[in-house]
Amino acid sequence: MPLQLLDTAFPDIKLIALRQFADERGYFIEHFRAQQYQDLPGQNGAFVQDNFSHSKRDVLRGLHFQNPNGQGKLVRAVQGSVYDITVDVRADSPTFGQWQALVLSSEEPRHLWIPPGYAHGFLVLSEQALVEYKCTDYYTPQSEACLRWNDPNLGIDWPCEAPLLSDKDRNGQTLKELLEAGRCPAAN
Ligand SMILES: Cc1cn([C@H]2C[C@H](O)[C@@H](COP(=O)(O)OP(=O)(O)O[C@H]3O[C@H](C)C(=O)[C@H](O)[C@H]3O)O2)c(=O)[nH]c1=O
Repeated sequence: MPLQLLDTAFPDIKLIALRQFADERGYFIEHFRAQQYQDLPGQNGAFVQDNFSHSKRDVLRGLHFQNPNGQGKLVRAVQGSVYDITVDVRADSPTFGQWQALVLSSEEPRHLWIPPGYAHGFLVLSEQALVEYKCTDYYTPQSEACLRWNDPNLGIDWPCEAPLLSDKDRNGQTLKELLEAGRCPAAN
């Protein structure tokens, strides 16, 4: 059965509805089938790394991207709900600096496909959240960039004024600083 790709504000970022089989025991979801996830918009290769993070309410993780070694990400909120942000950081993109917010919740099982070229992060809306995501390239710390969550030039509308951040994220760079430092990828 082919994937059901749902459009978002960016043409190459897609929501993918997952089928949930509920019964008196609970539910079953076929979470990933490699042959279906081979030709997503902007996909730069097979999924090679799975990540998993657990966070409390008001935790904000991000906004991160890698360049080089850009990672496509297939993100799901396995438990709880998150306010998920993607920002176009491709220097020559007509939507450079634009962002979108989507709520990912375990109540509505969906994957969010994010090709390389976007900074990604999320704010936890529920008491806690388990987020699982597959990546199309390996974590390469030396190529990771951190875009400041509250960059005034982006004007991201976060539903929390004082999120809980890592030191790294608290000290993220503005998109202007990242662009001037040559850290933003090209659109291809
Ligand atoms: C991302 C990553 C991290 N780590 C180590 C490095 C640190 O010692 C520790 C926590 O890393 P970090 O604070 O960067 O974790 P998050 O803030 O959840 O990072 C993620 O935040 C947003 C939501 C993303 O989309 C990125 O994929 C990812 O960067 O795990 C690893 O060993 N492998 C990895 O792939």
